[in-house]
Amino acid sequence: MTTDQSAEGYSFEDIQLIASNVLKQTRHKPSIGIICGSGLGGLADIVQDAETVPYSSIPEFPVTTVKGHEGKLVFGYLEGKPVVLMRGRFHYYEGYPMWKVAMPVRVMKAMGISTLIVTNAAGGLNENFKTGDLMILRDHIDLPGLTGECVLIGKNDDRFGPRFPAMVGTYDSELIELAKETAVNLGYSSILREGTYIMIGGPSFETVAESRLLRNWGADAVGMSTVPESVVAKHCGIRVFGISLITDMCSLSYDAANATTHEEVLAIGEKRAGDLQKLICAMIGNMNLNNN
Ligand SMILES: O=P(O)(O)O[C@@H]1C[C@H](O)[C@@H](CO)O1
Ligand SMILES: Nc1nc2[nH]cnc2c(=O)[nH]1
Repeated sequence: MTTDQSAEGYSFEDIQLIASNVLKQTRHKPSIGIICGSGLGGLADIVQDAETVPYSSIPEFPVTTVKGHEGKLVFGYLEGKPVVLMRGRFHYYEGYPMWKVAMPVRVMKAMGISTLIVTNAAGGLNENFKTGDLMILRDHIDLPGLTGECVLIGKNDDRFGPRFPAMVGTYDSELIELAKETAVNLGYSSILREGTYIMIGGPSFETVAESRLLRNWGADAVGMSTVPESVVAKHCGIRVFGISLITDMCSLSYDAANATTHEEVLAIGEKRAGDLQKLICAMIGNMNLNNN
């Protein structure tokens, strides 16, 4: 590797090298990348003609340390479309610098993906939501970014994308419409929501006062991931679709205060991931890959 990894991240050449190393380990050439959130990796089990590349076999790839995140790339087909799934993502709270959290997105771009589906488990802030709902990301609030930890900080290489990328429209409106139509066809209208996801650094869950603050800022759901990946994807011209499984409702009043646990997040993930998987598969089936 040619760069100072702690400050800048991997160079453009480093990323191409990592991507070509991964592609040597599979017959597949993916067009769609999917990042699986906490407890949501089951989607990988239904990939057809699957080939697995463990993160440990990829030089310079980080390792996953969080329960509910296995560490492997799964290549193959969903609904006849070539995909690569990240079964296990990296979080800032694991101690990785922000650029490293999102580095796999650049690797997936170098492998040829043009569409990214980002999933996560999130806490509901919008009082109309309930546990088990699916929330399409219309927008996000990059709280770490607003406080000086934007994933794009450091020297910019224009081959990745522009120095000052626009973030309006990060979440592709055609994919949002496709998700809504697909959800109606699946009979999911009553669990489908749309809103703004806010990323906090974690790993501590929110206090009541913090949840109230995030809600007042206009966030509908809160989590500890997704935003750096979406920002890097938008920066390098990938169209993005984001979706949250609401695994718990954040307490907005002390009377109703109950403590969220990661075990609860994983349990709801296990129980409700099927709905998310069906929605994503049906969307992929209807996706036009020549559109971008
Ligand atoms: O990877 P995601 O964002 O789905 O994981 C969420 C946020 C924390 O990592 C964890 C909390 O339970 O779940
Ligand atoms: N910050 C945060 N992340 C989550 N991930 C899943 N649930 C939650 C939550 O309630 N808060």
